[in-house]
Amino acid sequence: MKIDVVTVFPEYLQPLDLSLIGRARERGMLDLNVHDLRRWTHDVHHSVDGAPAGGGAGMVMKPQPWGECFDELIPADAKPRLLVTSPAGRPFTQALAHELAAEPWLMFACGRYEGIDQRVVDYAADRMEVTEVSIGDYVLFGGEVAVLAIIEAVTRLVPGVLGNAASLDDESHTAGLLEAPAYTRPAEWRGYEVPPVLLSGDHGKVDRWRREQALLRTARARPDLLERLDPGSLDKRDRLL
Ligand SMILES: Nc1ncccc1[N+](=O)[O-]
Repeated sequence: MKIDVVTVFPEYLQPLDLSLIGRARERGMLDLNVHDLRRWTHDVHHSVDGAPAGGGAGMVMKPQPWGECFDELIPADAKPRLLVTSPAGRPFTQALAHELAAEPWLMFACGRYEGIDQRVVDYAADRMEVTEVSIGDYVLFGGEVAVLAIIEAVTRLVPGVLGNAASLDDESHTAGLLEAPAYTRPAEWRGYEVPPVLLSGDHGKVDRWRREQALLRTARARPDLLERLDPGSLDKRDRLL
């Protein structure tokens, strides 16, 4: 998978050099490059913003650097899917993560200030698929933190990036439920015990217990997820809970 990130704070994306994503890049599984938008400015101050048309507080990212950035990074015969991170975007979900993990080339435009001149998004949408995406209903200083979250959620779904693929099976939001609570050694810690069923060696009982805990946890923390659950996926024992 090829990923390009365009930002005025490339150092914000340094965490992508670490851990599993860093290793996947070294192994050539991810062709990930971070670009400083100021590379496409020509004034002495490398300015990337301007006062909002129509007045108002703050500054808006001007279109010229973005246009020249697209000219250089995007050839005529291949187009990325462009993700613009913004509080006004489509909510980012595990389903969208899976959708993006199937794309051969993603490009992320990190907005700052009051956002990017709308003409950049309109211009791009006339040439490639553009999705404005949000990681939550709150306002950050810019899109870089959202890009880190999205890249992490997407790349861990790319075959080979996450060492033990099995850990993708029962995690939260995979089957529409939150995952069951996890425990490890010791069996008793400061008076708190590991639920005995998990030490029973009876995998059928363990699976059942985890399923019940996932349903109970989801009902407590995210009843909205239960409402969206396909009724066909609940067996008669689930319904007794
Ligand atoms: N929530 C956000 N605030 C600012 C920029 C981007 C954002 N987002 O969620 O992608």
